Amino acid sequence: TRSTRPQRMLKAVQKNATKGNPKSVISAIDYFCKHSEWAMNVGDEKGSILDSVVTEVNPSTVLELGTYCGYSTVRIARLLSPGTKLITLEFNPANAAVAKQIIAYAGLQDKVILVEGSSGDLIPQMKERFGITTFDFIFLDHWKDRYLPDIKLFEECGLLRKGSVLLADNVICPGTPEYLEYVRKSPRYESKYFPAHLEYTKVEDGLEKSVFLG
Ligand SMILES: O=C(NCCCOCn1ccc2cnccc21)c1cc(-c2ccc(F)cc2)cc(O)c1O
Ligand SMILES: [Mg+2]
Repeated sequence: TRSTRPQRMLKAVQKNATKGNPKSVISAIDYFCKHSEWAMNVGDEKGSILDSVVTEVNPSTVLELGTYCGYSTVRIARLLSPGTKLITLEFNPANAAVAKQIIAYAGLQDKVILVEGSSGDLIPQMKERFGITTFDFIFLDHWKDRYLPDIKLFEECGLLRKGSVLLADNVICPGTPEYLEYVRKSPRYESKYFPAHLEYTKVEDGLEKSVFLG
């Protein structure tokens, strides 16, 4: 049967990237998406903003919602201090299987805990299953209508501390209006918008960085 787009992306990584070289894996995926097939990775323009925020925060505890093929997982994991691991949630088992292989090809498997399931089920399990008290950095890149219920879940589960940073993809396209309104109006967050474009296109999009004030 016909291969899937994530499977074709994995093949492109195995063909064009160097094993154990995260930068070459990132470049191979961006090349594939620019010249072969568009795919919903955060991409190089928004990815550079993601890199700068991760570098600034230098987090010890990291959560990513929405692994997809592992592109942003590789971008984040390559910047983490030795011994730091990131937890990434993926709902779709087929995507998780591809992501696992792309993360391993980059040589970052020891820095990543890939968990299959839905955020609504898994967020309340973070403390007991992974020994997390609070997250220093959270990257939201999953179902856009889950951003708002999940940030409320983080608050209810006591997973945020003064200074926790949440970075949300796609706040313009496809858009997360209710989430944006919440973080921009709430006195408990300091929010900042980073304008960019939808990955590999000229369509307007951007990232919203929100710092929890406690
Ligand atoms: O839909 C998108 N991402 C989400 C994937 C499913 O995520 C499911 N999922 C992954 C963990 C997880 C945990 N709990 C629940 C659901 C959970 C997404 C979509 C677009 C996009 C923009 C324009 C278009 F014309 C078409 C698509 C761009 C993006 O950058 C995106 O991120
Ligand atoms: Mg996205």
